[in-house]
Amino acid sequence: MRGIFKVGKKSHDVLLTRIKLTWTPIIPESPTGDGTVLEAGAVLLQDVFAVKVKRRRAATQQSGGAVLGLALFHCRRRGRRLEEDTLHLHNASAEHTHSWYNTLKELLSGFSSRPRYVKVFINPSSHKKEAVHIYRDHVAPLFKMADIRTDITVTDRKGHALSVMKECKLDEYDGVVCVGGDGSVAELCHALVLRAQLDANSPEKPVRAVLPLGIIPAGSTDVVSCSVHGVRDPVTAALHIVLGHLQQVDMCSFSSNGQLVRFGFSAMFGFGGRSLARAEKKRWMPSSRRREYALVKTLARLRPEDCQLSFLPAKSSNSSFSAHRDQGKDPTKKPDSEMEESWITNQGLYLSISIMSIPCLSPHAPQGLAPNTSLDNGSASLIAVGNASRSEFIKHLKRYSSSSGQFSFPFVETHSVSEVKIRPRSLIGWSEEDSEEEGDSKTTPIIQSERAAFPWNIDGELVEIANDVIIRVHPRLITLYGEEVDEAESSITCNCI
Ligand SMILES: Nc1ncnc2c1ncn2[C@@H]1O[C@H](COP(=O)(O)OP(=O)(O)OP(=O)(O)O)[C@@H](O)[C@H]1O
Repeated sequence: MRGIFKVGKKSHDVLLTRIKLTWTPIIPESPTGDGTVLEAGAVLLQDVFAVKVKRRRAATQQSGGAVLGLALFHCRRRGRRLEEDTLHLHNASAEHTHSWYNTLKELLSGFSSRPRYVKVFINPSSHKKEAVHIYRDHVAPLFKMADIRTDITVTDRKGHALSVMKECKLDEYDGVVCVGGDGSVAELCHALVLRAQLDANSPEKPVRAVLPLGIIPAGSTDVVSCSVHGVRDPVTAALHIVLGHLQQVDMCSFSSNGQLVRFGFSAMFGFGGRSLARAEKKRWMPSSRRREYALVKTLARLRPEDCQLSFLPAKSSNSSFSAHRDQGKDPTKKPDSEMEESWITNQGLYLSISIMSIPCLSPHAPQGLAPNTSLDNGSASLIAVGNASRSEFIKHLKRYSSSSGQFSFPFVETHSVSEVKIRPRSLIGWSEEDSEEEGDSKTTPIIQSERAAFPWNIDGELVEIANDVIIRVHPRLITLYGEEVDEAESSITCNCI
């Protein structure tokens, strides 16, 4: 389409194609020949999320009014941030404006990945208890503008989102949105995959989640949100949802004793698990103080875990290149080449063992806790930190917040893996050590056993497990609204070490 609109105060020749809308100033011939230079501009339709007819209305008037032209709501990139912007196209002809409006509406409806109806879960207790305000002030107006209908559940307890997700009619929705911290995100990711497995009646094999999940960050760290947005910003997150930016993401299943514990993105055993267990005991403290207290106390009582660590290396061909090739394949099927790999087993003392299927970016670790993996490369990063002095271990931790070199220590090994098995060999678990220290442990391991229970940090949630834990990577098991980013915006530094 081609037509004339005023952009700003000047008349422009406006051209609309299926890809973009461009405007070029119409410069009248001047008798003196001194033409002012006016800038042309363009906006890609993939960045436009709403179009409205502008009308002149009195303050009390609800409808009608003289047509003024069109307003195009679109997103603008500023680094990793997405910001809302508006292009005003003025033309007082109602016929002209409506024909452009209808064409633009039709073109925008062609973006099939954009959701029309979403199920929203808000955790009002996340971090500073601001999730409801964040949703109401930053997200709801954008959803309304983009004509996205919502069905909102404000969760009232842990497990509430999971129970709703098990029962609700999913086929009504185009996506699910989580407003909360990493714990809420983990619960919903687990719920989406579990629901797919239940619907497919596949008790053994994980099944790819049917609906994409959008994450509006409202927690204290927001690792998953940072990993798919590069920033902790509700507007950026909402615009990724509104514009239908979809990113497939690898997940892990964590099992013990033949039972599925949960699906998730990351697990930490040793330092990460013990530190979280200590923090959970001080829930009454503000979250940042609680975390710092737990970190310092766990460092003060640093002790290695005696365990057997086995892993199946991922084939190097199992990279993002092959990931693109086998999109749509069964996520439970291992690539043929992987069959050739064999298990590697080590026994010894480890200060920390982490397995992460996503880079786990955060403002504290802008390049991620696992910079060697990507969102959809079909493998996870195994980071095993052997026994070392406290000062050497602190040096290793501190390098996460700076830039690199966190793995350049003789006691740190990293591997790209598709499966990991950890068998603790110590007889002293968390409860014993904890009760010696705090005198108040009444915690019960979720998987019962005669053996001692050990704290695991699975996606920021404390899980106590007494037996071996098996972690399997499932390529592209879930789809999140967002995109692959190589580095997160860094705004905070940890000041406790
Ligand atoms: N109304 C509620 N009251 C208490 N817990 C809730 C409620 N709703 C959800 N939860 C649970 O709270 C847990 C933690 O949630 P979330 O991660 O959103 O907050 P957070 O722990 O404060 O954030 P962060 O992990 O970033 O510090 C989740 O497991 C979630 O299921």
